[in-house]
Amino acid sequence: MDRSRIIVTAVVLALLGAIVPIAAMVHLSWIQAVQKEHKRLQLFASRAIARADISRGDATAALLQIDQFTGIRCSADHIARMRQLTINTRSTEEMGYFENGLLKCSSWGLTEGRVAQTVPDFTTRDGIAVTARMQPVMSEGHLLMALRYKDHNVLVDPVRFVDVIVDPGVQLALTTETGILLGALNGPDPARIEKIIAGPDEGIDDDLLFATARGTGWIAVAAEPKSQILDSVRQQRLLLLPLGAFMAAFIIGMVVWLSRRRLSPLGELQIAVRKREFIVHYQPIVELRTGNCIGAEALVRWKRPNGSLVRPDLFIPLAEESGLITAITDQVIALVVFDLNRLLVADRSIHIAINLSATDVSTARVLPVIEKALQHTGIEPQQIWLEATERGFVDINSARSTVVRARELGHAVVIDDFGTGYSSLSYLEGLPLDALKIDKSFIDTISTNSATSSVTPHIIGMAKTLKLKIVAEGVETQAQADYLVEHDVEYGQGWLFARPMPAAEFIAYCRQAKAPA
Ligand SMILES: Nc1nc2c(ncn2[C@@H]2O[C@@H]3COP(=O)(O)O[C@H]4[C@@H](O)[C@H](n5cnc6c(=O)[nH]c(N)nc65)O[C@@H]4COP(=O)(O)O[C@H]3[C@H]2O)c(=O)[nH]1
Repeated sequence: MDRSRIIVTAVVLALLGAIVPIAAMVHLSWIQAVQKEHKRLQLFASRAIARADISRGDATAALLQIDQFTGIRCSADHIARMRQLTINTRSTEEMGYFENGLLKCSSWGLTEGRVAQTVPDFTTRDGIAVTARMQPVMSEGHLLMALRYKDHNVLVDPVRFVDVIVDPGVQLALTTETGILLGALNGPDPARIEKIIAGPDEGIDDDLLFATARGTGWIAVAAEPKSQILDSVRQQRLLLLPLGAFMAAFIIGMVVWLSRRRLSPLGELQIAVRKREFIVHYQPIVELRTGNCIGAEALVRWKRPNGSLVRPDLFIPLAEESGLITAITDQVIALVVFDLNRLLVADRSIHIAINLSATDVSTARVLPVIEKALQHTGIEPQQIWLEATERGFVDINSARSTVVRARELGHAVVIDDFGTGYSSLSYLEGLPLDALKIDKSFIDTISTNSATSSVTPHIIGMAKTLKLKIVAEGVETQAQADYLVEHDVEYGQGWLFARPMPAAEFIAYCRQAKAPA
């Protein structure tokens, strides 16, 4: 991802990070206020059910008691007993006795009209037949509920069933299980109540919050307009918004921190390593006398997602400092095998020199990595040269054991950029090296009168004394090449022959350089 995309993504994430938690808290405060209100409404509805059960229980008890009366029906005693039970039973308005399906007497006395027994709407489990709404004969006024047991019935004012205290604005309705409205407080709309009891036990119906409670025989609905909970929502918001603001600040902070980290050179390099954004270019190494291609140096490049290539000297120092270099070395090894397996198997005289970091040299951890990478490829270990700069040999003892082990495995070991560090002849003598690369800065002085121009023959002489092969690096002119040939330097690498190139070009270069003239 390039910088501008990272910045755009960070801004979008920061905006989302600011909006989402606050919006979530606003939503949560609404949900919590609704839940709280549902609980409260549920409580009212349950109380109505409990009240209805008590009222029915009282009426049932009165019916059972009158049923126990053994005297003559509709006698003065019977009527007095019925009256007494009516007065003592809070929910009961009137009690009556039926014979042959007609009302014969009631708690008010003998009846003359031919009042027929009502058809019950339902019968409870304890045998009480309930008619939800009926017009009383004796008392004018609103509809009453009739409960009948055997030949007696009681009339109950349905208001007794919803005789509970509710907050102003809370509508309460009690219905039968079949939806017949028995009693109501604060004027609920019967059609809405019918709709509500057919659905879930709590919820929101347009502008109404509701909760229902179901008892045996009854359903109670408590409802109130949504606007009633606005205060509660505001209170919840006061509690939750600071939390949302804190979360938003935290997320924005994280986004800023992550994007800064992502935008930092190290952050970018870490991602490049993780995404394996590296490729390898190969710079041919030629035999100076013949111009034959004898191999190449593998030179890593960081291919950015936008396709641009970053030179290694711009990221290798940071990779070394941060320890990412070992992962990069591993990727280079894998790429070399992937790119050049066929060429190396087909032509055993070709070698590829891989650059090792100081860590790779001091720990030797790279050797098993190479061994594993070469397994089942057919590439010979001697076709892989290992190049290390003088910095890799600072800890001479560990460097020596790595060099020894590398050579045991069959690799050639080359000292790179020779002459730019502090290596001395005696220092080099202690290391079983195979080749020495003369740094470009010395090659540049060839045929010039600079102060360092006299160093180059010394380096050549030193390498010969140590019986090391010599590779001259950075050969740019024919004069330099001629000089090197004259001084018996076998190999050269530089723009005079070829620049670093992608694998396919290197393969073609090698074939053409080796083709018979
Ligand atoms: N002006 C000029 N330059 C020439 C000429 N011939 C070769 N060069 C450049 O000199 C460098 C030679 O590689 P080096 O000394 O190992 O120096 C390398 C090496 O120390 C390091 N490097 C490259 N690849 C790797 C790698 O895979 N691992 C590690 N640890 N270091 C690497 O980065 C350094 C720079 O690599 P590059 O930028 O590819 O630069 C390469 C190459 O492109 C020439 O005739 N003229």
